Amino acid sequence: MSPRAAGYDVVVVGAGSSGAAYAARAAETPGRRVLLLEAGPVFGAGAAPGVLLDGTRMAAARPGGRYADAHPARLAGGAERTIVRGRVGGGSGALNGGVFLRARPEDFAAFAAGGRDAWSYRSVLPVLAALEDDRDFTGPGHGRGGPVPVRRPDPLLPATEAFIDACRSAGHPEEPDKNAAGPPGVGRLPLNVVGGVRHSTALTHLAPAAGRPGLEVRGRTPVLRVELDRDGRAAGVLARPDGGAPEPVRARTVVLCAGALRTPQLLMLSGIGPPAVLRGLGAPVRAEAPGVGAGVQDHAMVVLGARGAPPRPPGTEVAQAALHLPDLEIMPYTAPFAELIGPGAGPPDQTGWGVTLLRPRSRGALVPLSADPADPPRAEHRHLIDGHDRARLRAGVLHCAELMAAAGLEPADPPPRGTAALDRWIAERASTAVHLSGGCAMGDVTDQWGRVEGVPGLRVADASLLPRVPSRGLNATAVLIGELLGRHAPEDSR
Ligand SMILES: Cc1cc2nc3c(=O)[nH]c(=O)nc-3n(C[C@H](O)[C@H](O)[C@H](O)COP(=O)(O)OP(=O)(O)OC[C@H]3O[C@@H](n4cnc5c(N)ncnc54)[C@H](O)[C@@H]3O)c2cc1C
Repeated sequence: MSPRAAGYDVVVVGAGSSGAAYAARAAETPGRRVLLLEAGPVFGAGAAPGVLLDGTRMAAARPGGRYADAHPARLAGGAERTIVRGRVGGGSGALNGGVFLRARPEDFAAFAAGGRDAWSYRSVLPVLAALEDDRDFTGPGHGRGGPVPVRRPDPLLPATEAFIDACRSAGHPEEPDKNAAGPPGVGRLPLNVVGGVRHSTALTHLAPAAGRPGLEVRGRTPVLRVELDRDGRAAGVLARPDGGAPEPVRARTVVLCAGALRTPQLLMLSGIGPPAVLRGLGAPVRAEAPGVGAGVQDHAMVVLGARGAPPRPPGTEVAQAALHLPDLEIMPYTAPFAELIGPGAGPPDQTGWGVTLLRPRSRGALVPLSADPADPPRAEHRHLIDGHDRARLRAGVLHCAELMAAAGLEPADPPPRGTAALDRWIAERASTAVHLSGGCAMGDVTDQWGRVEGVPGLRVADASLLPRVPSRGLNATAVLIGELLGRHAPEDSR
């Protein structure tokens, strides 16, 4: 980190969906020096391993994978599981399912509540259009020539056609462009997978920015904590390059983009958080922020297995179409999880249909387990603790079973009737769509630009600043966060 003695204007922590986009945008300002620090490796253009590029599978997402950060998680009914996040340039977006769905106008209305005008649908729409290169739709609200390629699958598998027909027969409307904010229904999924290649922000944002004079990118350099000066202002970070000795890096502004698990953890390890939690960790209390780690939200998901796994042609996407109701998503996967992720991820002879609760009321917490930055914090999802959430997921599971029958599929494990039995059945099978949001929410821990209240010079710019989980997959919103806040990166005195 050669110029560190002089310091940087901005140090960005985490090169995931948000952080890579943030750093690329922030470094466009002439004369600004931006340093991007990523815990995992960052591969240059053309050097990424196939397991990250292959958007027809999610093989890098298995716990224990070389590019995965595994976290203990408590899911519905208190079930203990391990969840993964990306630990590599591109972050979780480098190993995800490739679905690139925008959040809904209602989500942005919730983000913008309380005077956060930068987050209104009207304000973000030009940024959503500018970040995409939509190969199927043009016109108002869509973009051509932006960094993220977006396309819808074509042709569709016979199994996907059967799913769409079943939805139509059940009276669901068509939704040809799921990024157009029209009435929800059934239709093809927008994907950032083109020619079988997953286009994470490592490809879409970092590769084109390589060589830009204002941007320096360091992989394999986990940040251990934010350094605060005597007045409580962020002065830089302490990082550990390549497993060596910790090194301070000075910067006028620190931007945390380490994701909804690691960003709240970094704040707490830096002495910013709920005092009782900080004291429990043995961290000094530098700024009281009770909202750090609190109120996180995620999408609970139940997968219904169907017997049989018809072979799919090479190049087939992980998922091709989905049904959206206002608060539920039903999405058939194109192959067994054992094929998509790897052996042990599910029965090899069953294809799954995911039923996801999109507008949960339940909220959880992020719990750091030790003062060691290398120890992953635990995600207490507390899915389905709210009775309304249980009722809606029950309705979704039963409707999914009806659609499966209408599509001519034989359920491998049919859900029982009766509220109590079905609740039990769901709790035993519920997992997560891995869309954790919040933990440093705008309006609580930060303002609308991600500025951490009470700590000048410190910002958050990733999914942890969302006051609620969007009612769609999270990746497009995570990229938007980086794009939007990176365009307003600070010159900063605050
Ligand atoms: C298996 C899986 C499948 C998914 N599928 C989809 C999908 O199909 N569609 C969808 O919309 N969403 C999907 N998601 C969710 C979506 O990809 C994530 O929500 C999104 O990538 C989050 O972006 P982020 O920038 O907040 O965090 P991340 O992308 O996770 O980035 C955080 C980055 O910070 C780095 N980091 C962490 N700690 C430190 C530290 N101390 N120092 C330096 N660097 C650090 C990490 O290594 C990582 O690169 C999926 C997620 C997973 C895990």
